[in-house]
Amino acid sequence: MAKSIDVSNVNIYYGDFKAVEDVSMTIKARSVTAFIGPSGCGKSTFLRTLNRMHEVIPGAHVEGEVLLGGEDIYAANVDPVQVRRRVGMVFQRPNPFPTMSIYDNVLAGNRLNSKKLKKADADAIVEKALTGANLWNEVKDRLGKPGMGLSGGQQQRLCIARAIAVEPQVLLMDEPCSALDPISTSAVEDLIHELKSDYTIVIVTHNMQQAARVSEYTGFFNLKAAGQPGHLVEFNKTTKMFSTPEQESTEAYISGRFG
Ligand SMILES: Nc1ncnc2c1ncn2[C@@H]1O[C@H](COP(=O)(O)OP(=O)(O)OP(=O)(O)O)[C@@H](O)[C@H]1O
Repeated sequence: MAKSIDVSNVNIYYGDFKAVEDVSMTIKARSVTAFIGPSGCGKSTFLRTLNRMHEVIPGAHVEGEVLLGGEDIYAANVDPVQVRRRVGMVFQRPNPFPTMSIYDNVLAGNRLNSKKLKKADADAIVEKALTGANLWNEVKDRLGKPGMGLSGGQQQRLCIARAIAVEPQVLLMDEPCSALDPISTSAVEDLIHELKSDYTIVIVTHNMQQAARVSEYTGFFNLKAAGQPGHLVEFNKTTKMFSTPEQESTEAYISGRFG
């Protein structure tokens, strides 16, 4: 079941370096939220705090509160591995497991969660996830073939199938189309559009047209100056952000005057 995320006063550090300062926002369930902003302003860093991936980096830590469906994911009794199961992630470069078949790639997460999966159940999960990722028709006759044998765009949809096979509550996507050609990009954008009826989707993108096409809400991050932490300048409905933004720097960025 898709869940909302409430972020309050989050600061994010790499060791002593504060990379992101004082971010608060509410990410609605069953919607697509895009993060935009110039390079280095902390979009990816912030995204990775939403499923506790940030703290995997030695010395990295997070202050503030992140609630997933009202529950504090940073509470002392919460297992980060469980959080990452509930909040899936798709990366910039498609990263199917190189030695695994298409079928096994889709099931990789499920197999980590429960060792014994009946063949019929496994088949059903694979078909559902690949159908959900708009890939089933292209691969149904070669499920036993290596995932790496697919095109880049197909590999990215395979990674999305792998992420949704475990039925996460939120799907984070870090520039999921930046390594893809325009046709594959369009396929992934169509998919994002379809997935939002079941999932809460958060996407980092450098492509403002993409943010405008796929998202309902947009957060604009910026840096006050080089070496300063990134911060959230404006969070608004995407239609408003791209027509009448509240902040001057949002308008400047969106109209291509900087960044
Ligand atoms: N592993 C790391 N160790 C130390 N500093 C890091 C690390 N990763 C990122 N940073 C720093 O944190 C800040 C934010 O980086 P981040 O990658 O989140 O920005 P971004 O907005 O996603 O950039 P881009 O659009 O270029 O991907 C930058 O100053 C960056 O140098």
